[in-house]
Amino acid sequence: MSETAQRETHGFQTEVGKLLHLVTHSLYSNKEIFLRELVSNAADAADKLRFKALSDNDLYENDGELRVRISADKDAGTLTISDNGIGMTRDQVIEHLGTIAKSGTSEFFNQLSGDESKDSQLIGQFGVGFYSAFIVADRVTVRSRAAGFGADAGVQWESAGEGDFTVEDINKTDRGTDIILHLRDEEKEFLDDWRLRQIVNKYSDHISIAVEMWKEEVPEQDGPDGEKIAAVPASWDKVNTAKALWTREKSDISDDEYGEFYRHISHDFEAPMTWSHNRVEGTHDYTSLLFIPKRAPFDMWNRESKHGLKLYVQRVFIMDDAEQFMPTYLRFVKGVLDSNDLPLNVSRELLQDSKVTDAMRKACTKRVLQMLEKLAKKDADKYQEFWKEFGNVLKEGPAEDAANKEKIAGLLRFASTENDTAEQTVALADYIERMKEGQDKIYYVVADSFNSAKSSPHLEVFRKKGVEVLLMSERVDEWLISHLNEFDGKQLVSVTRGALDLGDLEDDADKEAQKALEESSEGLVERIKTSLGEAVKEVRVTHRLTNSPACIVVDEHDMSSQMVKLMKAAGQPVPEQKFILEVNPEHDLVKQMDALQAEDTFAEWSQLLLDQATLAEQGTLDDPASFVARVNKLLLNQG
Ligand SMILES: Nc1ncnc2c1ncn2[C@@H]1O[C@H](COP(=O)(O)OP(=O)(O)OP(=O)(O)O)[C@@H](O)[C@H]1O
Repeated sequence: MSETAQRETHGFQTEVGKLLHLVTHSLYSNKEIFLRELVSNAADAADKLRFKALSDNDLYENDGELRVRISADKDAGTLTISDNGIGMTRDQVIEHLGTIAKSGTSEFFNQLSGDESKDSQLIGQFGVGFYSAFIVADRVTVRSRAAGFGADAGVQWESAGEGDFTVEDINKTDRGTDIILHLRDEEKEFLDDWRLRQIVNKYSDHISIAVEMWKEEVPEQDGPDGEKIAAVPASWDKVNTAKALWTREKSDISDDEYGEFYRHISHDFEAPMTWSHNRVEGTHDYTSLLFIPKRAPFDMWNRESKHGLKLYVQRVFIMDDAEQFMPTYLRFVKGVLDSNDLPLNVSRELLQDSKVTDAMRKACTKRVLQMLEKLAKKDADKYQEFWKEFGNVLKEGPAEDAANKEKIAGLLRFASTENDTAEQTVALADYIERMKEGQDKIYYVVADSFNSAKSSPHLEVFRKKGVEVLLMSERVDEWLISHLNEFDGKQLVSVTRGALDLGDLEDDADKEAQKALEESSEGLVERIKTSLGEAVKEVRVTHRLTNSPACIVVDEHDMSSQMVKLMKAAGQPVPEQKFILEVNPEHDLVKQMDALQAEDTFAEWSQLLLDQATLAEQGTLDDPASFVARVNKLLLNQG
């Protein structure tokens, strides 16, 4: 086949075009990372070949020493990163170097603001990979030949990073991929041997294959005592440690090395928040290295997004995103698992029902929870940063992982009436420590927004007595709380549900007064009940209000109004909801109402009371126009 057969020009996918624009305009402050990204890809290509060769050893073509080589040509102004990994076919080149395969990519690009410094942060979370070549190059040539194909199956890809690229068939005898960067004039520093070695040491030391650079011959020399020191011939020289990082002793690995390794496996630009590295021997034999990122990935809430650990068996890479080892509520965890128990030919299906998988999943889950506990204990500020990014994911935990419910509950943070701010900083343990004498329950309210939780009339009696209430207003909170009934032996109780039981928080005098009020208000309650009829489940004298005239309460076993809203939003059928109306006979408005003679006016007032209470609780009414009309009518009557 001729050298330039089948030359075609293709346009980049729109998102690639946007990414390239950002890469060349925003990533200037840290140009050298392009080498890390390309070496990282080369190492991945070696991993993939090793995995495929497990079932087809011929793929090695008698060249099983996998490595990446970096060479600079000062005359041509080019830097070449060359690997003997899996390589790419023509179709793969077009697909992998012309499109972005990640789910949620177009949503991600829609989020970008146009502010280059902000966007460069986001782009770091997204990962630029191969396209980072264009930070320093104004033209990139890729020559590749996939393992298992003949030399004539080579392909050359070329682009100036502006809108399109060309592909053509070439002859390439050696397997793998060469990335040739035609450096911009101002980036010629990346041709310097010392500079390149420094970058490899900084970013790629942990890469498990050898990263080699050409070392010129060292001529024969005279030693200090006149003896001859033999010449060292020119050769490829290994510049990194080339040992899988997780197989090394913890004490020999620096934080920077862990950080770089994390960047390699996660494609994150930032350092991790914390990590845990463990070798386990005994019934099961494996090593895990688990990282908590600093920032949530752009696609954390995308259902199809990939997550999970990188799985190795006896140091051989098996698969990315092995989600079997992490529960969904810990989907933000990145890391590596290297098992000595699983067979090398393990597949996703085999992992699904394997006892070894189960045991490792349990242990890894525990490790992550311990790591978070430790972080919370040692560095509360850092834990708070973690909570801001991942708290809402962790809140899925109690529903998903009953076995670790208590541990997860200990890691949760809430807003509360203690400081009345929306910041979620209160741990259940803090709450318990502050509990009043005689208090044996943890009280909470769930509402649509922080403000409506904070101003809920149901809190009045708690505020009066100085009893703390947790304020919940995230979408996931109702789901969380329906799976979390107690913590540390203390029941979690909604302040908007059922009869209020303050237990020993009330003294005998309180109880007597309440009873007396209930008795003296029997007539009033009966009258309201009659006028509201079927609109309510029950009417009773409140226990919880001090400043408001009335509130609505959900019956003990009925669905909460938040849950009803969630289910309605999800298109699920929900039963008609009726509330209990609690009235405060000591409120002036209710007193005034009690004194009304005309039954029809009294009925209007009762309806108004119910509407008000519903509005305060739910933020909406079924028939707001009638409510407004009723208010106006009653206001005019007052006049
Ligand atoms: N040296 C290489 N050898 C073989 N395939 C490669 C090589 N470099 C890139 N690829 C292919 O191109 C794809 C895209 O690479 P790119 O670096 O853009 O993304 P990535 O590595 O998948 O993820 P990220 O963008 O997060 O770094 C890779 O997934 C891989 O299939």
